[in-house]
Amino acid sequence: MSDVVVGIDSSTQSCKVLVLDAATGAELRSAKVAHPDGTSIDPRIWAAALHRAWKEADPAGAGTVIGVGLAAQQHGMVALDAAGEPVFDALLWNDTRSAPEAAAMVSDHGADFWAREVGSVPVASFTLTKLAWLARNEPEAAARVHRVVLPHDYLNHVLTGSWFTDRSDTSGTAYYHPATGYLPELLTEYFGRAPELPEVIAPDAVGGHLLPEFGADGAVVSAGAGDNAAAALGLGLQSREIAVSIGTSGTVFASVPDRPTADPTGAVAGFADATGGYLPLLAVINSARVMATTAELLGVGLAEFDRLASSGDPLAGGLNLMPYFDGERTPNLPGASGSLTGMSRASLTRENLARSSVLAVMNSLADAAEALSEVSRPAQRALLIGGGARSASLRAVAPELLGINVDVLEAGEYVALGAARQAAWAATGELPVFERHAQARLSPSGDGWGRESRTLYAAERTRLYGV
Ligand SMILES: Nc1ncnc2c1ncn2[C@@H]1O[C@H](COP(=O)(O)OP(=O)(O)O)[C@@H](O)[C@H]1O
Ligand SMILES: O=C(CO)[C@@H](O)[C@H](O)COP(=O)(O)O
Repeated sequence: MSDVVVGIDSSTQSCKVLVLDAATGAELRSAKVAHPDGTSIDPRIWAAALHRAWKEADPAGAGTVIGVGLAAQQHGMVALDAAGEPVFDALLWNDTRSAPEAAAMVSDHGADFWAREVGSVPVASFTLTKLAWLARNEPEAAARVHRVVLPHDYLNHVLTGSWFTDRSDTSGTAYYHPATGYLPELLTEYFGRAPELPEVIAPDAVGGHLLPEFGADGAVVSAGAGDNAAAALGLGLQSREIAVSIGTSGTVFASVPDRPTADPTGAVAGFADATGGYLPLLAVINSARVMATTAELLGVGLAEFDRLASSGDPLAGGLNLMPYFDGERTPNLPGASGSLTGMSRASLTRENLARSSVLAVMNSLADAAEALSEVSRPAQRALLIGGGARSASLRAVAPELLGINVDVLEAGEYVALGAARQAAWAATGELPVFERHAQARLSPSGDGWGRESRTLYAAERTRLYGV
């Protein structure tokens, strides 16, 4: 039996388990179990989904499991009592109820302070704002909090029985600076005290060993990571490249080996990566699900939606969709909703509506990519990943709206792949090279409609939302 590594991605919508050959990265088995919808959840549901997905993938049936790595959605507040039970639902990255607490933090200290001391300016996504919300709105639950962890830490505890974390995920809490460590004084200021926090271990360290109930005794469990940092590792993201991920969230990020970023505008979060470097990142709340919602409205599946979006006018006949359906984080509009403009009897067709939805998703990410280029070296190539990158129409518009070359990678679970790569690193002491294959390399056509779409979108964003 050959050695295998397991990579896990516990994302907003599902838990995915990948079993890979430890030496080559070849995929041997996989399983996926859905999470319920919503912006808050009992974290024990993630644990149950992990157990089920693990059982379905049956890693030990594929070989000798030498390592397990787990990445998860970032920022979620998992607040536990002294017995390790949740005192309240985990509030997720896309839960905007703590927007007033985030605004108060910025007004208390100024955006410059947060950019300098934390690397990121708080928005409602960040864990500290959720803890502040809990302290103010659920004081009884807050009083019972003994330990605060992130989704990936919680699940690593399910795998090993130990508490530990990594830089990449902790850098999304707003009580940690990726270069200098925890800032317990911010917890004291906004939560009233600093609960127990997990130790931050090195990117190649062993966090613990798999518990016997997983049937692969002795396998090491690596530090794990936030999902975006794990994706960067899975992609082997190089300098002058950006990743553009179209999943539940949309993210745009770069891997920077040696320099933390500090963006006082608050657009670019100065996260850590999963190799010891940095991961400047922008995230939007509304991404692949904008297309799914539009497809549902049109009464079609994603394949037919894609056909509709590819078959009409490139500029959707002037129909413009702003995608801020669930409130937005970039730009920081937590109370916003979407809007559709440019409707006429001629423009309001099924094709144009599908197309406007695809343009909205990619324009919001193009806005993010432009902001990223202000703080890190301009990219020459974008790598498209995430479930939404399976859409052919979205792939086709990407180079036109991003204005740079785009690699469409073979469809794959890059977060889980990165987690598996980290597991191999922890188990063997060597970070293996898992080759990445581009399915297509696309370049901007230069025929002008992409720039027109960018201009229309920006004009509507400013006119309707003032940003
Ligand atoms: N062909 C497609 N066209 C558009 N969206 C798609 C397509 N295939 C999958 N998706 C979307 O991808 C999303 C899931 O992406 P994924 O990267 O797995 O999410 P997560 O961020 O939760 O890991 C779903 O919202 C789904 O609707
Ligand atoms: O909030 C962020 C990044 O800052 C999101 O990217 C979350 O990490 C959620 O990830 P997905 O479930 O969409 O993969």
